[in-house]
Amino acid sequence: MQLKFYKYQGTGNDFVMIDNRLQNFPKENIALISQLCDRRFGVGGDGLILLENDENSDFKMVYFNSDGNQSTMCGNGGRCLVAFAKKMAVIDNHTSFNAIDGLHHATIENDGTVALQMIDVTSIKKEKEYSFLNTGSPHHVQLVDDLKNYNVKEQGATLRYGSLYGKEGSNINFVSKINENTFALRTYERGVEDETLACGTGATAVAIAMHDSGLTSATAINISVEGGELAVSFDKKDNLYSNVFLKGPAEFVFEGTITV
Ligand SMILES: N[C@@H](CCC[C@H](N)C(=O)O)C(=O)O
Repeated sequence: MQLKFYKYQGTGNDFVMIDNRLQNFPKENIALISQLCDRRFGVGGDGLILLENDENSDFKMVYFNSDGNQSTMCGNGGRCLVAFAKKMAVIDNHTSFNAIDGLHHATIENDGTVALQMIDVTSIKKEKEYSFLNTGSPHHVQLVDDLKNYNVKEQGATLRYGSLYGKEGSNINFVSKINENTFALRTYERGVEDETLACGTGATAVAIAMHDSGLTSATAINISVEGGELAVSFDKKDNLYSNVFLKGPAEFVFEGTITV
């Protein structure tokens, strides 16, 4: 069977999008998904996302990492899926959709920028060397010197597979402070098992962890990633980070047909 795919990217975090409202994509086929995400043997992407029907919202997001396995929330993927849903005429500029971590609200601005509401954060593990929190996906956040020359792949893999996170693993974020409301970030992504050019749940985790650690008092924070610029804003009251928004570009790249 032939199916259309659409390639999107948000700050260089790239995804293969498929409209699966007719349920004709074989989503249990891990080898197929990982082959479609392969940059040499397939379309290429950090993940594959299905747009599906949902009973209680505009659509459902089903996310797979490039290793072919279904995973937890993807912030940049969610933003790209909103742009894709508009292209498929499922939504206009405002939407609510369901993902694995619950209901998300999002808005597409006039310049195509997508602002996506992320889950509230109530629990942050704070250690001397790092913070750990869940922003829809699990994130280790660690400040490092000389981020530019840091070996993200090697150090990220060591932490991701180390005793801290066990079988489930974690995404690993290495950070440096640029100024009061700007941080630079490089992320090792679980399920891609490499550094990606950006990670939306990671950028969200970094903004909240930096605020929680007292490294900034700003509640609107710019996160400079390898593939561009993301912005994270939130409200903080007592131990609750709410009204959390991740904002940035979400762009169509190309489309084509695959045989499944
Ligand atoms: N690229 C993502 C995160 C995707 C999920 C992650 N790899 C995991 O399995 O935890 C983002 O933009 O948030």
